[in-house]
This record gives sequence, structure tokens and C-alpha cells, in this order.
Amino acid sequence: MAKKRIPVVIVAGFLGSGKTTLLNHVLRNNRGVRVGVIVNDFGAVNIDSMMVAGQVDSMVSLSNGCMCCAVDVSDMDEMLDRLAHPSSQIDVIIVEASGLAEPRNMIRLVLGSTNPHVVYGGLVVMVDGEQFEDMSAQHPDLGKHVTLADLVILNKTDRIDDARRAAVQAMVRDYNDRAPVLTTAHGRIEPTLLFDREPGREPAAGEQLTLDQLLLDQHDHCGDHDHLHSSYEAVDFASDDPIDPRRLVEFLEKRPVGIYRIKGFVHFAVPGQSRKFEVQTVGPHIRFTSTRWEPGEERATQLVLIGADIEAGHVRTRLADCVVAEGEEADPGAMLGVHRYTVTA
Ligand SMILES: Nc1nc2c(ncn2[C@@H]2O[C@H](COP(=O)(O)OP(=O)(O)OP(=O)(O)O)[C@@H](O)[C@H]2O)c(=O)[nH]1
Repeated sequence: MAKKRIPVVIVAGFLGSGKTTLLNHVLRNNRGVRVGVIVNDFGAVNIDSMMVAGQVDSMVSLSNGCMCCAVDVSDMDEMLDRLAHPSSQIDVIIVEASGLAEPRNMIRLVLGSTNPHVVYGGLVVMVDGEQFEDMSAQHPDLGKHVTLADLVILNKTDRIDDARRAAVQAMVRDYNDRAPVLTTAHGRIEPTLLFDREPGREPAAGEQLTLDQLLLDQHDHCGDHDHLHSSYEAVDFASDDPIDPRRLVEFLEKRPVGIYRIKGFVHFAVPGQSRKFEVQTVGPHIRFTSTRWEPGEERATQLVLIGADIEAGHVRTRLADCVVAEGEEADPGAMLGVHRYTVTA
């Protein structure tokens, strides 16, 4: 009997809306479904792949640019071929787009695949319940992305009250009255909702569009206009020398203008402190998660900062000022600021 084709589900959503959080939730609660993952990060360092590593059956990662434009159909085929082949043990492939991706182009890439073992499995759009009203006013493209969705996940409902949630839900409905809208916090949805379709009811490509519309003006959204990532840039920062916690917290609290998103891992130099810290900021929020260094893992700091109109040189100089100078020693109390923003993993 012919093997069922593997659905390829695209998860899109603006910077920090909760795509990786959703992915990790699905991977942890996979109910025996074997998940292959393609992860794309906008920055040069693929922080996302580090954040999902270890929980996934099979992963391909791509950094330094947005997959929707940096990749053509043959590149996408190559990635899909690595996950989906006759002896593949994978039941579903989830493509986590970068937070600046154009979902329409992602759909095209999957639809254009010549791999006979995969089938387009639909577009899931994550909406940050707290930021969506502001961000969609700034970036009307975000509303258009919702229009294409087969499933909308309205996330971060823990950060908004019921009235605000109803208002965001109504906005989402205005953009798309066809797709189910799930409201949740921390991406905690029933995992099978991502990939279990009614038999015989596979989603068409961005169902509100005809295929012709979808294929029309292929490059319209990848030029240097009308595209989210044309106005955003990523700055990477790495240091083998440890970071001073007080100075980093001060940097995060008084971020250089334009930065919307920061993510990465930090190595602090403080007596009695041997943990690895994940740091995340989305809009005004700062969050550290304490984790542990793997045996043999190099103690180092790696950050990606994403925003519009960032002065990269200035950002790097300010971060370089957070690096502990030779002979300098931080006192144990220096971690207090970090602890204030730390959640348990
Ligand atoms: N309070 C709250 N925080 C959340 C929720 N979902 C995700 N977060 C936090 O938001 C931050 C960003 O989440 P990610 O899952 O990394 O977001 P993302 O969409 O993958 O981010 P990019 O790939 O950079 O676009 C992290 O600190 C998460 O822990 C939620 O429902 N509520």
C-alpha cells in the first residue's frame, strides 16, 4: 500500500509571537507522532534551532535570512528530501518560518516541491495577543498573513484581559472569517490540531486565494518594498568572555532605539553561578530562563537582536561594554537583576 504523504505545516507569525514555544509544546506532547522540523532564523546565528534542539526527531535549520526569499523551490526540495523519503520515519513536517517571513512565499515553496512524499498541510499563523493591535497598525502585512491562515493561534492571552482578547479576536475575524481561531497561552494547544485534518479535507493553498493569485507576482513580496524584512535587520553579537549581569540588565532595560526582539544565550561571570541563561525580549518584555550547560559545551554568549533602523555599530559597542574586562570581578549580588526577570523553565 502506498505510504501516506507527509503533511508539511507552515507556522508563521510576527517576531516573538510564540512560534518556537508552540513548536516545543507540540514536540513535548507529540502523542507518538514523529515530527520533522525545518527552522528558519532571520539572524546569522540560528538561535531557534538551539532552542528546539534535542526534542525533535529530525531537524533542518537555515539561518541568515528569511527562507521565503533566500530559498528557492530547489533549496526547499533539498530540505524536504532530507526529512521525507521512502524510509522516512516522519509523520509530519513543521516549518517554523522566521518572524519576518512572507507566508505566501512559504506556501509557494512547499507547493512547488517535487518531492512525491509530501503534501502541503496548511498555514498556521501565530498572533501575539498583546502586540497584534499595535504591530498590525505599523505593519499592515500582518493582517494579510492572517487572511491566508488555515488556523490562527491567538497566543499570550495571559497578558491581556477578556475585553482585549475579544477585541483582538474580532480583528482576526475581520481578516479571516474562515479559519478556526484558538486562543491560548504559551502555545499550549492540542498538538494534533496542527496536523490532523478531516479525511479528504487537505487545505488548499491559502484558501482565500486561487492558485493563480498565489503564483502571480512571485517577486512582489521579496523585493525591497512591501515586505516586513525590508525594514528590519538583525545584529548578531558573540563573546567568549563572560558578561556582567548588571550591565546586561541595564542594556536590556534601556535598549537602543528600534530593537523589537532579542534572543540568545548568556554566559555570566559571577562567583557561585554556573548556569547558562537564555534571554528573550519581545517589545517591552524581558525574560531570562535558567538552564544548564551541556557537558563539554563551550561557555559563551550568543545574541541576535532584531529591529528597524538599528544602529548596528552602536548596539555592538554597548554590548561590548557588558563584557567583563580582564581582572574585573562581579560580586554574587550582581545576579539580582537577572533573577528579577528569570522564570523557571
Ligand atoms: N507571557 C507569555 N509569554 C510567551 C507566550 N508565548 C511565548 N512567550 C514568550 O515570548 C518569547 C518569544 O517566544 P518564541 O516562541 O521564541 O517566539 P517566536 O515567534 O518563535 O520568535 P521569533 O522566532 O524570534 O519570531 C519567549 O520569551 C516566550 O517564552 C505566552 O503565551 N505568554
